[in-house]
Amino acid sequence: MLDQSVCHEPVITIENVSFGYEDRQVIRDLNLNVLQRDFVGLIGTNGAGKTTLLKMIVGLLRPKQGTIRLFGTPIKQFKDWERIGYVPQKNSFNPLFPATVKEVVMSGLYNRKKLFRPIHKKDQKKCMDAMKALGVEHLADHKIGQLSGGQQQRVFLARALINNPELLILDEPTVGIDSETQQSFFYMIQHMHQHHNITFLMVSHDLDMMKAYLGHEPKQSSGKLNFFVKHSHEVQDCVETDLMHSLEYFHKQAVREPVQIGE
Ligand SMILES: Nc1ncnc2c1ncn2[C@@H]1O[C@H](COP(=O)(O)OP(=O)(O)OP(=O)(O)O)[C@@H](O)[C@H]1O
Repeated sequence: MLDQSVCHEPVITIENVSFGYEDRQVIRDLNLNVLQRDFVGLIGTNGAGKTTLLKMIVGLLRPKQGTIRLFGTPIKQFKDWERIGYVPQKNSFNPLFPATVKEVVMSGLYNRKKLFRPIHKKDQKKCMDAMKALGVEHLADHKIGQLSGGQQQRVFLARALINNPELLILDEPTVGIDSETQQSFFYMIQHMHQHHNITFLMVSHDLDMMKAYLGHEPKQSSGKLNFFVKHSHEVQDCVETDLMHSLEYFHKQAVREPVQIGE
């Protein structure tokens, strides 16, 4: 018998957090509690502070006030960054940007400390698995700047997934890609949420897709930030940690037929 409480551990805890750039207040007194296996969709107008909030959660910005805890640990002491995958807002790459797809995906393995560690065989395998799962292995030696927007997004998702993270943070992952690819990307994310022990925090301007999965009413609002939440609770799946299952599933489906929501 599985203990259901294992599915409800706190993943992100935000208490009375405020942030501003110089004299401009962007986030005011925010409280938020994200539990294991929640899917949090963050929706808000341009300039509402969505990216700012994600950057604070991944430690790139420090709150002016309040505290953030990750997996129960205050962010200042938090060191297990492998537990978190982050896909930042899309940057348009210069076609001459020198890194290859393989190098970009591999860089997801190195946290802030292990930047210069040697590359082991098992790292190469993880990289190949992540590329295969996202269907970009044939592009391994291509320059990232020479790929299409949709291909680049797959590469960045592969990079974020390489460590098999427990928390996946996505900042507008489907911006700039065609609507068909956007749809299959959403379905893949949903399938991962439903069948794996992964918590999601995702910013998107695609209200239709977000609301179709997360419902029409935000669970919580703060200023111009609206948090839509769905908890996935298939207890029998909570022990599943192998991402390849979902990703291979997506890959097959994407090639053959569109996946239905809720599948
Ligand atoms: N480095 C910065 N310096 C000064 N102001 C900034 C900086 N980054 C963002 N801002 C401002 O802070 C506000 C919030 O920006 P943020 O990028 O978090 O918004 P957002 O909700 O993600 O917007 P969008 O939907 O357009 O991506 C905006 O008014 C923006 O101009």
